[in-house]
Amino acid sequence: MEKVLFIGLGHMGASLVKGVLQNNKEDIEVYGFDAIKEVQQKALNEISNLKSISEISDIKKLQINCIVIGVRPIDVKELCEQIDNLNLANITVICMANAVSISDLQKSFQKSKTISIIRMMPNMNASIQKSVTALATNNASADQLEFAKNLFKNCGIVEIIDENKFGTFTAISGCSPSYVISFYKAMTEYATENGFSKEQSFEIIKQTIIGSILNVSDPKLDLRKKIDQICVPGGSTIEGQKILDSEKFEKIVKKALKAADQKAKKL
Ligand SMILES: NC(=O)C1=CN([C@@H]2O[C@H](COP(=O)(O)OP(=O)(O)OC[C@H]3O[C@@H](n4cnc5c(N)ncnc54)[C@H](OP(=O)(O)O)[C@@H]3O)[C@@H](O)[C@H]2O)C=CC1
Ligand SMILES: O=C(O)[C@@H]1CCC=N1
Repeated sequence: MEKVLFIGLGHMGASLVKGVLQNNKEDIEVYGFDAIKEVQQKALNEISNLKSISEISDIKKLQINCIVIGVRPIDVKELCEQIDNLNLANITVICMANAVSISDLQKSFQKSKTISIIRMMPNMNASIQKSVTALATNNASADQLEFAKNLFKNCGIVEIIDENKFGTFTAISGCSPSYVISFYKAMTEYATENGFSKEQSFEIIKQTIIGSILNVSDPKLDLRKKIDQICVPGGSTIEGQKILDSEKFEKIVKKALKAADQKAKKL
């Protein structure tokens, strides 16, 4: 029986635990631990079958095989050093903290030499099992990576990528739900400002966005041609598209992604 411990049950940690336990086909035991006892208790109340530990040293007593770190980047080093002091062997450590590299993590594990490290970047859509999660490693075995992949497939899709792509991946997947929601917010606000109820505007715009993306999901498509097909000459769409183009909408989006990408390389 594999025993997985999630440390940090905040927004991201708790969302992943929910996904894992709702779909658990792997026959694993899932434990949770958070420094804030109210946060830990909230997760235990809300997620059935989640077990808890009361202190880090329980990792050794319970023979946890896999630790998933979901604390903020600034707290990772101290936490890893605390875990390292337990002198663990043959354990997988998966860390989702932004901009914390595999080599940063390895430096914190000086005593527990047989620790396999997997870097991970999920996104907030894990809360509805729609995360796009990246994993990278340079010392985990194929079996350990497969275990991690199957674990997080319970929360959405999983891509194995090279660690040097983590900055860009973080921007286009970890951070981008925020940018997509900004777009959705502007659209729904426009609808409600012009007489639609919130319920109706959310439904209309949700379905329009989902439909538009599904309609152009073939990578062979030329997206500008698709845009031009909707912009009927002399029609309405072109008037809005002219504003997006002259205000350099695509350039602004890329600028935002670049800023996030650079920050994900070094916080
Ligand atoms: N939010 C997002 O969309 C995404 C976040 N991430 C990454 O996930 C991680 C968590 O983010 P998020 O869930 O948003 O953050 P939260 O602040 O919501 O959750 C982090 C939790 O971990 C607790 N914690 C801190 N140190 C320890 C410790 N030593 N032992 C146990 N618990 C501890 C925190 O308590 P306290 O408040 O006391 O510090 C807090 O409750 C971050 O590293 C972030 O980079 C990755 C992808 C997406
Ligand atoms: O903003 C952050 O740093 C984290 C990583 C991706 C999403 N949230």
